[in-house]
Amino acid sequence: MATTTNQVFIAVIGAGGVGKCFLSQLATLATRRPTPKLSLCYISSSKKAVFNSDYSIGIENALQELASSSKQPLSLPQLADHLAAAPSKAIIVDNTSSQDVADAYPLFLSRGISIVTPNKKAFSGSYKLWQDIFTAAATAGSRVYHESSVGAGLPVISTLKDLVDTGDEVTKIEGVFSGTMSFLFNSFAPVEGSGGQWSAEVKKAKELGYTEPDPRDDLNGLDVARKLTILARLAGLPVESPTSFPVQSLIPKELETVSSGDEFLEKLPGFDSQMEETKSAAEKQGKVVRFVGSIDVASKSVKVGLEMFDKSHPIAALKGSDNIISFYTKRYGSNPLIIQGAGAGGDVTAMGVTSDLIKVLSQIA
Ligand SMILES: NC(=O)C1=CN([C@@H]2O[C@H](COP(=O)(O)OP(=O)(O)OC[C@H]3O[C@@H](n4cnc5c(N)ncnc54)[C@H](OP(=O)(O)O)[C@@H]3O)[C@@H](O)[C@H]2O)C=CC1
Ligand SMILES: N[C@@H](CC=O)C(=O)O
Ligand code: NA
Repeated sequence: MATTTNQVFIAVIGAGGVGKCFLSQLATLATRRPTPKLSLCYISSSKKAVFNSDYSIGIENALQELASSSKQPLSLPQLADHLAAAPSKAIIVDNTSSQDVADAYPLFLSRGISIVTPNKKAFSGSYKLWQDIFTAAATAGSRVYHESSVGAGLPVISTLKDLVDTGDEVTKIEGVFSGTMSFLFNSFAPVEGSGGQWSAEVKKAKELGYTEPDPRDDLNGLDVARKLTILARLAGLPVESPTSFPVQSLIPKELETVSSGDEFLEKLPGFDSQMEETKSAAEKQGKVVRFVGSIDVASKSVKVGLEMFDKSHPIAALKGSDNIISFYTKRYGSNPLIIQGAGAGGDVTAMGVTSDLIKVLSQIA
């Protein structure tokens, strides 16, 4: 195969809502920026994969090829070997929510393969995995970026890193960190009007591509807890895991043991009255309820759950899947640096992944 030194090989793991949007943005990037030449060399879902000895797959037809492929995905060590043997540098784009893929990041990075991803699992798993990832990258000179793991494409992680790297002291981070929860409460308990039925809004959030593959991972608060774990670690708190602080779950007790996400969604309408009670309790005080999180750096406390807000509060007035994230720092004083905008959805999430890819390209190519 003819290669140029100015060529980078891209392996895409996961071609769901975010993965499909990423491929479309990759096609645009490859056209707009001919150098380095971007070659898609691997694409997989959980059951199928496309790869060949030429390390070359047409980006435009990749999804059709994947759908009709009879090849199984490579195991993660095999994928590391395949990419380490590529004629030039390789980058993995992990568009899954898989813990197994996340656990293999130290292996990939130690083989010189860079990673960009919206997957939260690697950065919010054990603190040891976090350390192993950044040690492997520093040792091998590979890069790892994960902007879309918090606030989708919103510049949350890059902003926090910039604050810390320039010597500011972050004292508190608070806000709405879930596109799904934002959408649910904005439509179920709006500031004006009566709002929809809780379970129907949950189904809509899934159809809109806002939820995790299993929406229970949003409703149990763990998705927000993962994001706060990532931000707390970046702000200097070595949080052990997303279950090492208080997290409120919105899963009805009676549904905690159902076996699948589909069965959960089927049964959820039977428990709408529970969320109606929460909504009425806030209404009686002239307020609305919202799902929020906060990190207090000085007291080392992190928490996730429901809170009531006056209808005039910026958190109450959010629209759609918007996140709002306030950084309180020594430099910014009592007026926080605030980031607001869509916090879920395929295109906006893929934007964060593609812009991370551009950063990695500028550093390795
Ligand atoms: N959707 C959003 O708004 C946002 C999503 N994210 C994150 O982006 C990631 C992707 O989300 P989304 O696209 O919505 O999820 P989807 O469920 O739509 O897609 C997930 C994809 O990953 C594939 N997959 C799962 N496990 C593996 C595996 N072990 N190997 C290969 N492929 C695998 C699935 O394959 P199959 O189809 O065969 O099951 C599917 O193609 C998640 O980590 C999510 O947390 C982050 C910010 C916002
Ligand atoms: N399910 C998540 C997706 C983005 O991280 C959310 O709703 O925020
Ligand atoms: Na982000």
